Amino acid sequence: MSPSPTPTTPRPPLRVALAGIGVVGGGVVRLLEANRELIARRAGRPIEIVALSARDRHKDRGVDLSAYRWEDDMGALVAADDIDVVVEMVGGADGPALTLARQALGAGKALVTANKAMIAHHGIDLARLAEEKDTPLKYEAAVAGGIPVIKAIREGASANEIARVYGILNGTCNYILTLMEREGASFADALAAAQAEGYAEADPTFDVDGVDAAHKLSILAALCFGTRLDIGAVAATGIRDLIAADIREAEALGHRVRLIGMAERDPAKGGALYQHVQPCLVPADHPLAYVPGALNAVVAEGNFVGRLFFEGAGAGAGPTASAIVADIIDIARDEYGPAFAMPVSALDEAPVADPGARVGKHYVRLIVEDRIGVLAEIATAMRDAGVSIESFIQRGDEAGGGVLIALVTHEGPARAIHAALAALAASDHVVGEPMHMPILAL
Ligand SMILES: NC(=O)c1ccc[n+]([C@@H]2O[C@H](COP(=O)([O-])OP(=O)(O)OC[C@H]3O[C@@H](n4cnc5c(N)ncnc54)[C@H](O)[C@@H]3O)[C@@H](O)[C@H]2O)c1
Ligand SMILES: N[C@@H](CCO)C(=O)O
Ligand code: NA
Repeated sequence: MSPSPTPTTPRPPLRVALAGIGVVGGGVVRLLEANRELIARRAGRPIEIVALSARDRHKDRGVDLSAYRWEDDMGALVAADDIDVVVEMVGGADGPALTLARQALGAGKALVTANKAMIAHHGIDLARLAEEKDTPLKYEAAVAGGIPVIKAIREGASANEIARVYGILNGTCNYILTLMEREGASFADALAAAQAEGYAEADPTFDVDGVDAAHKLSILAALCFGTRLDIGAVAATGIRDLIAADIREAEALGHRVRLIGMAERDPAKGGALYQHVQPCLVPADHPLAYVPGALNAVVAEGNFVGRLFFEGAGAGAGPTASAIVADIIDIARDEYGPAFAMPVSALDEAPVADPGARVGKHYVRLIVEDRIGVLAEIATAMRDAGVSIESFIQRGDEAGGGVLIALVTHEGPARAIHAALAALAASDHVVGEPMHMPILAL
């Protein structure tokens, strides 16, 4: 007969303070209220919001906050001894968010954050501080919003060597691309719609220029490869220069345009780490081509598990709150470890791979004047740079008064395409900036 269970004293509530009550903060309040009982059972103790802080106490957030203590000064959350966990949802790599994070960890409080910019720039210092104070630093919401990809890689796939991680890491861009693709929406209208849904960053240029995806990619790379975060080593190009015709041409070639962040480590080059965010042509039969709207998706390739594919909402109040509260529940259960899956001292310093050396096929689009010799000029620039053309199409009268040339190259290093396009950009017969995108072949 099994021994009768020893009665245990119920654990005290976990006391949480929320800093920044915007789209995400409002979602966290609603989630903790709506699922209170279930969360307490799963966490093994109640999770209580003890205090809130944001810039404007009286702003209408569509949620009643009158029952909670309000602090105008975020620093008061750190000073209070009735708070165990500080949840940072303010945003910004530096400034008040970073001050709060440092103070909270320094005071031995647990820190949960949705702030990928801050983690990408200061994650190592914050992780070191968390280790020194033996307190949790959790950031599930910072990468791919509601998808539990940090947990999956830190825990579920932790036995694997990961060769490559890539995916759709910005909901705003994916939303814009999907709207342009399906409804022929203009870039500006699609961005305004994404902002209205609460997907975009406070400064949406971070979304459309690939900076937000670069933040997330650098965090994933550190986790997947056991390397020190190196945001400065991520090359990023956004989607601002895409025109509707690129989306149509991609479709005609059997592809869809997606903003893809990719990181891979090359053992043949001393473990050099390639990190790149750029719009790519994704074959229509690749799972990433089916990811619509503000959804995100991450592919991680492990040497024993094989290809893992995660998909879900990458932005928005509910999904982001889901990730934050999952982190809080882990803290309530005392289930946490080093922020980057190993102590900071065990992380490698990876050499930076040259993004120009990456070999692949490319899509190239030019708008040119319709006159004798222009095609010869393109062919010459390609030949001189060592780029071999696989296929070629010309379409008359594109917006901008020129003729559209779309071509697909044979495999070659990205730097050869850059050289050919730099030469063509200088031509008087080429209108505007030439555009190129790698064609994903994974
Ligand atoms: N919106 C999303 O879908 C989403 C998804 C994942 C992660 N995030 C991240 O979550 C964080 C918050 O995003 P959000 O969309 O909720 O932003 P938001 O602009 O809606 O909310 C920010 C909140 O912080 C407060 N705040 C800003 N500056 C402050 C200051 N100096 N002092 C005090 N309070 C200040 C604001 O008053 C507001 O309450 C950001 O780091 C963002 O990158 C957002
Ligand atoms: N602005 C971000 C929010 C989620 O991190 C996005 O659009 O993906
Ligand atoms: Na996540």
